[in-house]
Amino acid sequence: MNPLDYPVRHSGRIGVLLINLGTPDAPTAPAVRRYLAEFLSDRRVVEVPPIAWQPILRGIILNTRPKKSAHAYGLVWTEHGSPLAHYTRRKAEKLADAFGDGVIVDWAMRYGSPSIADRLAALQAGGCARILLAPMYPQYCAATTATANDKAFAVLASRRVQPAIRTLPPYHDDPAYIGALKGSIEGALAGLDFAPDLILASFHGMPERTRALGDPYYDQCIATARLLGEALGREVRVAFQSRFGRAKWLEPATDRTLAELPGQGVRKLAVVAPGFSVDCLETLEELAIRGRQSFLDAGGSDFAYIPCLNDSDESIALLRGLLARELAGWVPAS
Ligand SMILES: C=CC1=C(C)c2cc3[nH]c(cc4nc(cc5[nH]c(cc1n2)c(C)c5CCC(=O)O)C(CCC(=O)O)=C4C)c(C)c3C=C
Ligand SMILES: [Fe+2]
Ligand SMILES: [Fe+2]
Repeated sequence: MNPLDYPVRHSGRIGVLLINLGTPDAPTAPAVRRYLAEFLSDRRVVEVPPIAWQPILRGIILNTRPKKSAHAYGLVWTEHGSPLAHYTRRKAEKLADAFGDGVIVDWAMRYGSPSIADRLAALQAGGCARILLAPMYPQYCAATTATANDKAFAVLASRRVQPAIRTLPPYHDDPAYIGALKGSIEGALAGLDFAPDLILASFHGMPERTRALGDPYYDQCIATARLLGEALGREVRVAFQSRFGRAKWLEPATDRTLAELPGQGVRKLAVVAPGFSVDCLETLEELAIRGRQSFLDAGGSDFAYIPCLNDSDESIALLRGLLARELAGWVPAS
C-alpha cells in the first residue's frame, strides 16, 4: 500500500501522545546494542557528521558499551521491565483515566518500542484528527524535545491525511511543576532519618558546545533549580550527570561534585533529578547506586536519592493541567 494512503478514520477525537526517550527491550547486550545504535545515530544527539561518527560508533562504542550498560540495566530492571518504559506507560494509563472519553492518551518512545510511528498510526486509526505531541521533558533540549517532535513529523510526512498537530512546550518554570517538585521533595525529606546539609539537583548533561550554539537547555535547568530553591527556602545546588564522549560537557559534573562535597563539609546529602519525568537508568543506577557509593566513599555519612515524580498523583495532576492548557479550543467529539 502506498504509505500516503494509510487508512484514517475521522471521528474528531483528540489524541495525546506522551513521548519519552527510549530504552532497551531487555537488559541484555544485544538489546542494548540495538537501542544504542538507533539512539546514538540520531544527529540531534551526536552532532558529528556520520562519515566521522559512524566508524567510531560501529567500531568501538557498539562493541564495548552494550555489555557494560546491560549490566547497569540489570541492576534497575523491574518485574514490569525497564523503569523508564514502565513509569511512562503508567503515566499514560492514569492520564487516560483522568481525561476520560473523548481524549485518547497513548505513549511512545523516540528510540525502540513502542515506536512513534506505530502509536501515531494507532491514534489516527482510532479516529484522532487532532493530536498533541507531549515530549516528557520539562527542560527543552534539541537532543530530546526536538528529536521527539522531528520523528513524529517525519512519520506524518508519508501520510496523505495528516491530523492537526500541537506540541507541548517546555515547562521548566511553570509554577505547577515547581510546586509538584517541592511537594515531592518535602514529602521525601520528612521520611528521612537525617536532615540533609544540602540538596543537589542533578540534570542530564549535554555538550557545552550545544549550549554555545544556542540550545536553551542549560538556562532552563538553572531556572528550574533557582525556582525550586526559592520554593523550598533553601539552597538547591546544580550539577550535570552522564557525560558521554570526549567533548567538554556542561559543568559542574555530578560525579565529581559527589566526590568533592564531603571535603567541603557536606556530610549528609539529598539528591533529586528534576529533569527526568520518570526514574530510569540514569537516576536509579548512576545516582542512587553509583552516586551514593562515591559520596559515601569520599567521607559522606548519609545519602538519600529522592525519586522522580513518576506516576504519582501529583505528577498526573501536573500533566493533566499542562496538557489541558495545550488542548484548549480542541473540543472533544461528544
Ligand atoms: C532528560 C534529558 C536528557 C538529555 C538532555 C539527554 C542528552 C544526551 N544523552 C546522551 C547519551 C546517553 N543518554 C543515555 C540515557 C538516557 N538519557 C536520558 C535523558 C537525556 N539525555 C534518559 C532518560 C536516559 C535513560 C534511558 C533508560 O533506558 O533508562 C544513554 C544510554 C545509557 C547507557 O548506555 O549508559 C546514553 C549513551 C547524549 C550524547 C546526550 C546529548 C546530546
Ligand atoms: Fe541521555
Ligand atoms: Fe549514564
